[in-house]
Amino acid sequence: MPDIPLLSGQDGARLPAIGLGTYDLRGADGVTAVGSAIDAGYRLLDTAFNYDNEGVVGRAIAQAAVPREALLFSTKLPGRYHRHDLARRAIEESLFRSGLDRLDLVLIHWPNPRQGLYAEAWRALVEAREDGLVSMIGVSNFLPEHLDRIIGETGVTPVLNQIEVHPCLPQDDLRAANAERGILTEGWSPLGNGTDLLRNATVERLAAARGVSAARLLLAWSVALGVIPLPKSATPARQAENLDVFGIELTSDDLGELADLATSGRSSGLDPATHEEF
Ligand SMILES: NC(=O)C1=CN([C@@H]2O[C@H](COP(=O)(O)OP(=O)(O)OC[C@H]3O[C@@H](n4cnc5c(N)ncnc54)[C@H](OP(=O)(O)O)[C@@H]3O)[C@@H](O)[C@H]2O)C=CC1
Repeated sequence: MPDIPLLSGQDGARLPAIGLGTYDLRGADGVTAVGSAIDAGYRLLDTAFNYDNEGVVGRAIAQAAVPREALLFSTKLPGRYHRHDLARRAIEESLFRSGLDRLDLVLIHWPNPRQGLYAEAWRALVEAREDGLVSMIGVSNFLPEHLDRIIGETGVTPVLNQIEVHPCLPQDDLRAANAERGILTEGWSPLGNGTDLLRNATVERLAAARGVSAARLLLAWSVALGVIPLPKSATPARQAENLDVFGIELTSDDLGELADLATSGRSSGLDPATHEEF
């Protein structure tokens, strides 16, 4: 089993340098898939209220041979629960659905800037942490102005900001903005959602030159940038492959070639400045 490095964040937080994406892992097959990922060595499990699979991840944790305290259950608060009282209710609902007595990490899923309630939601997360329902709190898809507003209003800095990151969208400015504020960056869709990026000619050539798969090359790139990637796979062999990335050294020439892919943009098409998710 690979030794996964830990990254240090706010308030002494220690987070694994890679986690499992669980979008679309549902039902009994989902429990089996999350279970095989835990067996392979994943310790950080990324779910969301809106993925409708907090129970799947919770059940896999309950069935795991690994002690509960070694695993990090990370979920996200949806936009329709941003109002202060509703945010607390969503956290209680996530606890109920997961079957856990504590959520290790809760993120605000999207800032929804036109809705404009994300600072209320943040206050509710701060209080939930004070009350012991949640151990760590963070955000997702936040831009610098959203970060500054919640930090300014509460004095509490998110442990991490989970954003779309892959070579087509390296997010240099946003990653730097996170780092300046002492916030770790988690990367969603690190494989570009499993579509074109895995077949990109540059990615394939650099991967072949090292004798690794395109997926491992992409994840090694995330790790080299200090981003915590969250690859999703339902397949045990791929889950194991995706963890085996910590010995892959990329040269500055490799990083330069991958930087040239940055023009292609978002695989999701979702821009946090305009996207609203409920
Ligand atoms: N905060 C947010 O707003 C968002 C967060 N996320 C999070 O990020 C996670 C990852 O992003 P996601 O969009 O799922 O996409 P990924 O970039 O992780 O790609 C997943 C796809 O790649 C395939 N795949 C995985 N490993 C390999 C491999 N080694 N070789 C070939 N194909 C592979 C998977 O197929 P298979 O399963 O069949 O192996 C799946 O189709 C999500 O699951 C979710 O947890 C995602 C979107 C938004």
